Amino acid sequence: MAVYTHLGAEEMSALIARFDVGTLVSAKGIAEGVSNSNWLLETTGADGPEGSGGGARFILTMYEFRIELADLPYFLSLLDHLAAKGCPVPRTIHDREGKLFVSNYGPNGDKALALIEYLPGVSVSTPTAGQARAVGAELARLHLAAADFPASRANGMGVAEWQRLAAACGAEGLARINPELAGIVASELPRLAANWPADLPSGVIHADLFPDNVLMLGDTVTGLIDFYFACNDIIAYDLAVTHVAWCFDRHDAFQPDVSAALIEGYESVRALSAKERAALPLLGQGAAMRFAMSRAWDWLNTPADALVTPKDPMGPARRLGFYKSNPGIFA
Ligand SMILES: Nc1ncnc2c1ncn2[C@@H]1O[C@H](COP(=O)(O)OP(=O)(O)OP(=O)(O)O)[C@@H](O)[C@H]1O
Ligand SMILES: N[C@@H](CCO)C(=O)O
Repeated sequence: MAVYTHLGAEEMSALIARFDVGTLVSAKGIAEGVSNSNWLLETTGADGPEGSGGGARFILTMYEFRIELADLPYFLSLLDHLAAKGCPVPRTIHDREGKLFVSNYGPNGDKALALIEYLPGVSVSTPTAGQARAVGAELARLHLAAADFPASRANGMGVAEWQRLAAACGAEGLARINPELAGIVASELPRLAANWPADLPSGVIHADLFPDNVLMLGDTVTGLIDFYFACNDIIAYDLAVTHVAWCFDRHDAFQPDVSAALIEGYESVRALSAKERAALPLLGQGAAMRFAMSRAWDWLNTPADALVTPKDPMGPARRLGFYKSNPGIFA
């Protein structure tokens, strides 16, 4: 569940009046997601010459944890940049003063809120090859469309952060999750850190394109959402992240047809260089390590009575082993 803050009807209406989106018709809290409070809003629609005048839907997000407010302009203006270039991402609705988000909100003045466009579609749980092909193509379009995005943000979930999280969990903590995990981290993390590529093309990446961050209708991508890990880093690493997230089943069994389709779809829009392709097995291992480490930390630090169930770090840890043993899958 992810509505951490209660907003009463009057308060919500006053908030919505700051935007040219008409008046509030309904507001429903959204259960999915763990980082922020999200509401699905329906309004009567904007009344200006640009407005539809008809019903309109939006997502209202209150930023609760994990997000540095200083990063919000990067995330939200990236949405506008990509949407303007035709990528299926939600536009940010600016307030009447033209601001990207509402800051200093709430009784303590410490909250920020943004309104973004609602996009149709559902997240798939068992991706097919056709869906993976479409996602690969949209990811490549995103990389091309972001090439002239002027802002830059370092990857806060890069190699140094995997090392920090591993140290914070400790060998004993990792072994408590699974003795195999402690062994994998001890042997693989130093190797990945020592061999992490420094000479691959970099640009804006989504960095977390799991199926729950993609909205689809059939084989069509209708929305790429949750850009709150977006940053500037190795472009092919983004494909590796997406590969880890899409190309294995729930038992961590590799899905060769889905993998081939994801890469084919990507390359139908942006060809990988020989160097990028050769790096994919290592980038896949790194991507798997990134999610193993963030999940391990969450596993050890989520209170037992929390409303969210932490995700299992062993899934990505096993996928790391698969990439190491099967570099030929990307050949
Ligand atoms: N633009 C949008 N259009 C339609 N639905 C959306 C949109 N943005 C978010 N949602 C819905 O809200 C849910 C939560 O959004 P999101 O993943 O951004 O939240 P979060 O708290 O940041 O999640 P996470 O736990 O993945 O960090 C999504 O699963 C989706 O159902
Ligand atoms: N998508 C991530 C959560 C956000 O880092 C995971 O599946 O672990």
